Amino acid sequence: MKKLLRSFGYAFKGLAYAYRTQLNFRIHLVLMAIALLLGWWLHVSTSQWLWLMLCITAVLCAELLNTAIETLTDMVSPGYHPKAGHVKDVAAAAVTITAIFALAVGFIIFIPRLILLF
Ligand SMILES: Nc1ncnc2c1ncn2[C@@H]1O[C@H](COP(=O)(O)OP(=O)(O)OP(=O)(O)O)[C@@H](O)[C@H]1O
Repeated sequence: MKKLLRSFGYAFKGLAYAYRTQLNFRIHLVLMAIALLLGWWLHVSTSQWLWLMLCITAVLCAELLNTAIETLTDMVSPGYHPKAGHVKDVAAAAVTITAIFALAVGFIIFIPRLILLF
């Protein structure tokens, strides 16, 4: 039990590190809050909540993995190396693909409801 609590502590340390150092992570948290507020305001269905939760989890996890990969790359290759660049670019591409998916889901869920409202 103590070990489990300690693992949670490490995970929160990781979250705090990403929050402190990554502007993109903070931006994604703001967008997540907006999506949750819109979902609540527009009374989205249960299945739509599940899609929103999937998107939020995927984007935040991609951003956290990107931060881990960036940090490791900076440690392993502090100087310029083309492969270090590729590693960071590929990790950033993963975040971008996930964010585009989340944006598409957000449009599909929210736009028709917003159009009906205005
Ligand atoms: N060691 C390196 N060798 C070669 N190219 C690098 C190296 N470090 C970064 N790059 C290139 O510069 C880009 C930006 O790298 P950087 O480390 O600034 O990441 P970032 O996405 O701006 O993240 P952050 O600002 O959150 O640290 C990388 O995607 C990569 O193309």
